[in-house]
Amino acid sequence: MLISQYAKFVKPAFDDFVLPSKKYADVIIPRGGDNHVAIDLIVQHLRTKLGQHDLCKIYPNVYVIQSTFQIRGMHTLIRDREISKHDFVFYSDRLIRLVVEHGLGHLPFTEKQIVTPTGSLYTGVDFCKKLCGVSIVRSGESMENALRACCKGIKIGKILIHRDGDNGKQLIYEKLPKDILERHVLLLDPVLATGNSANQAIELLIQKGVPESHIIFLNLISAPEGIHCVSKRFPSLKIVTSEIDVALNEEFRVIPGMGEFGDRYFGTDD
Ligand SMILES: O=P(O)(O)OC[C@H]1O[C@H](OP(=O)(O)OP(=O)(O)O)[C@H](O)[C@@H]1O
Repeated sequence: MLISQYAKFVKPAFDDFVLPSKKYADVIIPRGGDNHVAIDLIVQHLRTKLGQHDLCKIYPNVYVIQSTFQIRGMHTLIRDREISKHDFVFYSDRLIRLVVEHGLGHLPFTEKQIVTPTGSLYTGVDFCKKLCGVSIVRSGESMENALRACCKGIKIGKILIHRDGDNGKQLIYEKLPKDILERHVLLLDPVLATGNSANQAIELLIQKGVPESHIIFLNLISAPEGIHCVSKRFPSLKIVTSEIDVALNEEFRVIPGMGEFGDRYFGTDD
């Protein structure tokens, strides 16, 4: 049976994945079984088939920085398991800086006029002043320097979410600017896998009064599953990433991915 014939049974999965990308409508689903099996099969298949452009069409608040050979080259290096720690940190930092700059481009601005040394009027813009960073400990801390380098004196809060056995991820610690609800928040974590950590962190920010549309989540590598999970729950939040990978494996690790970012960046994988 064709996936398109299953439309009426698998409405949610169909709306999310199939309608915007009709090219997958000829995926063959085995006959029989219950609808849940069919849904799982479709979603599983499409998650591995959807390209980043398809995902950006489905979720208009997802932005992938424009790829260049420099960016591909940096990804090739940081994903290589043979790279030295020094090079991993160096090229991660370069990529992080690009993602941070791109993310800042999504902040609101006000128009501003100045006079140039030639005495001419120049109409430009003024940066958004009310912002802060929030890093998800520990990998997110690797992105703080780039944010500080771009935004002088920026306040940076922290959230620690830890996996507790099989009980899922628990919020362990948070320290956020007191007036965070008045600020635009740049949420920092280089890896978006299942989306559980990000969702917990975003939920906390919203509880603190930050409007969903004032949050920009910056990361280096996203799995489609994570994009789906976060964007579906928080549709007006923006995600800025440098590449969307193929899928998660059975251990919920991003594939092809770059391994344990925190361990590689902070040198705790020896
Ligand atoms: O989307 P999720 O499935 O929640 O996974 C993503 C989380 O996993 C990684 O951190 P990790 O738990 O490895 O901790 P670390 O930052 O200390 O390395 C990453 O930095 C995210 O925080």
